[in-house]
Amino acid sequence: MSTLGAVSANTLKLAIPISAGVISLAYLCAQLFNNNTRTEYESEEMIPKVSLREGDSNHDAEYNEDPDAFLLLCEQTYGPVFQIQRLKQTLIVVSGPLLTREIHMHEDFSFRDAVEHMTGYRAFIHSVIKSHKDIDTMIHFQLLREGVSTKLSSFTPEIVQRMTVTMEQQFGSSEGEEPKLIEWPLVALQNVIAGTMAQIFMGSEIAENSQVLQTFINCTHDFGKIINQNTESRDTSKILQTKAQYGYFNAMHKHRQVLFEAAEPIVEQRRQQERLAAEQGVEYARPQDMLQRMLDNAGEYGFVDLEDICGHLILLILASMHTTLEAGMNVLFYLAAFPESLQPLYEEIEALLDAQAKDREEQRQSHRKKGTMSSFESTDLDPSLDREITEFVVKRAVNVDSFLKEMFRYRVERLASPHLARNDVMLSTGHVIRKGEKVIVNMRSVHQDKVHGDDLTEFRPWRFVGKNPGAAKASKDYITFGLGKYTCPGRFLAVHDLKILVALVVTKYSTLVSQDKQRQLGMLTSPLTYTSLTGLYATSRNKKGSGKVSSSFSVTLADAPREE
Ligand code: HEM
Repeated sequence: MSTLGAVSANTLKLAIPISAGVISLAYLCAQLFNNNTRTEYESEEMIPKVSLREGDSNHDAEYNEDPDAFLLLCEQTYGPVFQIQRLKQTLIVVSGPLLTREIHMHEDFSFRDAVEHMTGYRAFIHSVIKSHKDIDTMIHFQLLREGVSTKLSSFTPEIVQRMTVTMEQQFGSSEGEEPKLIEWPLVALQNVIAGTMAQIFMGSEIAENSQVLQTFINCTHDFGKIINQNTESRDTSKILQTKAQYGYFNAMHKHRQVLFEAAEPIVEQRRQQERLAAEQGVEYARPQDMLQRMLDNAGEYGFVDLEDICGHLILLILASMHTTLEAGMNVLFYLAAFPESLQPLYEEIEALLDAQAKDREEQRQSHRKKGTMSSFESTDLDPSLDREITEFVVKRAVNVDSFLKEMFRYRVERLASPHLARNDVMLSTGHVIRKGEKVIVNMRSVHQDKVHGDDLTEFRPWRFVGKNPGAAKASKDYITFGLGKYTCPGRFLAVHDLKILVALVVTKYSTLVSQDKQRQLGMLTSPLTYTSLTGLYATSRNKKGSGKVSSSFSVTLADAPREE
């Protein structure tokens, strides 16, 4: 013990001057580098530090009391770029659509690095996958673009069917005039969204598997438990603890195993069917889910094996479940908080269903006339499908699109989309963001920019009707899904699913009322925090009158919002 102590002391004696030397050399270098940097930016504007309120040691309390008022005051006092202390961090806030675009388009600003800095999530991600561990990988963008976004319309029938069934199972219907209390809307909606995502990611057989559905729900929850404990305020010791957990007690390994065990026999079955089809010389009806695409193109995509594929599916689940669920909860509670928006949405969907039924009947008539078809049962033109929600309806539902876009505009967190600087960057305003500093977007200044019209602090559901682009399109003044190269690759699917959800909800229920109106406000911004405490009363529509509403709503193709 004493020997060890002596060695340590001696080593320390030597170490002190050496390390002091290293430190001072490093310091000198840093000074030189900084001096160089400063001369490089002769016209540099200093970033103003927002002064602290008397008695406060950071800006947390002042911001939390009224984020809009705080940010507006900062903008007015300091201009578009200013520095605050929040969540134990120094944040450089940038305001306005132009600077927001600059941050998102500049390759030296990284959202992923910022999330890593807050949570240490990379260790987790790397522990469930075997391929694509490079930090700038774009594999999920490629997968979603090629496997989902460009094929969305082909998924619509399956999504509608699955959502309809799970909504009836989970939300149910009210009897007579009395509304039904949906006690746990979050749990109900979790099941609806999980079923839909499982269908798209892994196909209909696997989407029936209750263990898989639990994994879709729970892996997000398990991940959230780890991530949330860090995002409230950055805490290095918690991050290190989390990193250790990723390695040794990673709940995600169990979830990946559930997917693997469910997928293995189905993959084998599909291979057999494909072989059989080839032997018989018939075309194999290839499933169109993500799993199949990943297997078919495993070489091109660079996946190692089925376990690796399941790991990447876990990452897609994490990116899609939480976000879509949160937006879905918003949908339900915005319909409850702004009840006057429900009827116009219903009328729009009914008018579109009428137009669709008419169009289909005309096609049937044409076939009858030409003698090309006489019976339509079990065909694409089966009359029983005339009033199904289809791509025809989803694409033309401009009120639904506007409702969703306004919801996304209105609900945003006021400070979002953090980006870490990988190098020094001078902004167009002359402010320099140094390597390692974190910028964050003042969403108030973006989503309440005058480009969006009047009453910017109000929820106006028809604000975007007749205005392109649609709810899934990112722009410098609408950054719900980010912007630039890394814009959310799942946004088309998310908006598509949410449109179907709105269409199904408004045709199923005539009213939605929050059980606890006091908590309703919280549900509009942060539903997952408030949800477990707030039920929802739902009144089913009288189906006898279905399809006949006194609507002056007219359908025009020109109204359909463009996404790309
Ligand atoms: C309402 C729902 C959603 C919202 C609000 C949302 C929002 C976002 C945002 C803000 C980003 C970061 C963009 C940036 O870096 O600038 C992102 C990234 C991403 N999103 Fe979404 N998203 C949603 C749904 C989905 C869905 C359904 C999927 C998958 C099917 C998905 C997959 C991803 C992926 C893979 C990334 C990239 C993460 C990375 O950098 O590796 N998202 N999303």
